Amino acid sequence: MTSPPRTKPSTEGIGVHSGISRTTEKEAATAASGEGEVAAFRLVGLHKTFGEHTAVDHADLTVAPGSFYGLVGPNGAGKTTMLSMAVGLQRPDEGRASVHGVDVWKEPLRARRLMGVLPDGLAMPERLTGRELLTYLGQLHGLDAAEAAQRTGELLAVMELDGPAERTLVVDYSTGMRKKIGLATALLHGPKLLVLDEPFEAVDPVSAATIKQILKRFVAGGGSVLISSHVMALVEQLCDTVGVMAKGRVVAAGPLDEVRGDRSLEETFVDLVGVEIGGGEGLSWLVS
Ligand SMILES: Nc1ncnc2c1ncn2[C@@H]1O[C@H](COP(=O)(O)OP(=O)(O)OP(=O)(O)O)[C@@H](O)[C@H]1O
Repeated sequence: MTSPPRTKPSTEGIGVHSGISRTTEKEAATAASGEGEVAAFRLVGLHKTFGEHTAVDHADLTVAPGSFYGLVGPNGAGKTTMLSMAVGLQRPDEGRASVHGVDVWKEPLRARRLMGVLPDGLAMPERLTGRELLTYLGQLHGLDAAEAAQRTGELLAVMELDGPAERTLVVDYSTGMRKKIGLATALLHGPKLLVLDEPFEAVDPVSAATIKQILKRFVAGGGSVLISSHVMALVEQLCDTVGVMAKGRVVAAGPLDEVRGDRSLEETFVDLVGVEIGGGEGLSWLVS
C-alpha cells in the first residue's frame, strides 16, 4: 500500500520577531559595543587544547547581522569544539565570544537569551514527549503558559513531530527526529542568532526542505544563522557567507562568491584544506 504524499507543513508563525524583550536586548548590544552596528556573533582568538593536541588554534570568526553563515571543514578540523566554546558550553583556554555585543562568558544569561543553539550530540531531558520537553523549556525561558503552548504546538506541527509521533518519548526518537526537536528547542524562545551544528545531518529530504524554509524565513525576518555542514551544495544554496576551518584555524572567510571565486565551493575547500582525495588506492581486496 502506498502512503499518501506528505503535505509540506507551514512554517508561518515562526520567525525572529517572536522573541522576548528584543528592543531592550538590541539597545544593550549596541551600547555594549559603542558602535552603530555590532556583529551578531564575534569569536576572537578562541583556543583549546586537549593534552598535547590543539583542537582550536586562536580562531576568529564574525557573523554579520542578518547573514546566513556556513562553516565548513574536514573531520576533526575543530568546528564542534569552536562552536561549543562560542555558545558557552565548553570553556576556552583563551579567547572570547559575544552575541550582539553581549559577552558569552561574562553575561551568560543575557547571551543565552539572544541565541538558539543546536549542539552536536544534543543533551536534553529525554524521558519526555516532544510537547512536554518544549513546554518545560518554555517555562525555563520565562514564556507565559499560553505563549509556550502556542509556540510548542506550531513547532511540533512544522517539524512533523505532532500526531502519532507525540506518543514517542524523546529517548526513543530517531536521529533525524532528535535533530528536529533540537532545532525546535533552539527556536522556542525567539532568539536573534541561531548556532546550529550539522542541522541537516540524518534529516529526511522533506524535513530538510522544511528546515531550510524556516531558516530562510528567520534570516529574512532579521535573524542571523551560523551552521556547520559537510554538504557543500547545501552551504552554497543557503549561505551568503562562508568560513573554512582546517587544523583548528579559520583559513578563509568572507562572502560565498569571494571565497569560492569562479570555482565550486568543494574545489575551493579541497584546495584550502590541502587534502588529497583518497579511495583510489589500496583496498585491493574489495575488487576482484
Ligand atoms: N573532549 C575531547 N577530548 C580530546 N580530544 C577532543 C575532544 N573533543 C574534541 N577533540 C579533538 O579535537 C579535534 C577537533 O574535534 P571537533 O569535534 O571539534 O572537530 P569537527 O571539525 O567538529 O569534526 P567533525 O566534522 O568530524 O564533526 C579532533 O582531533 C578531536 O579528536
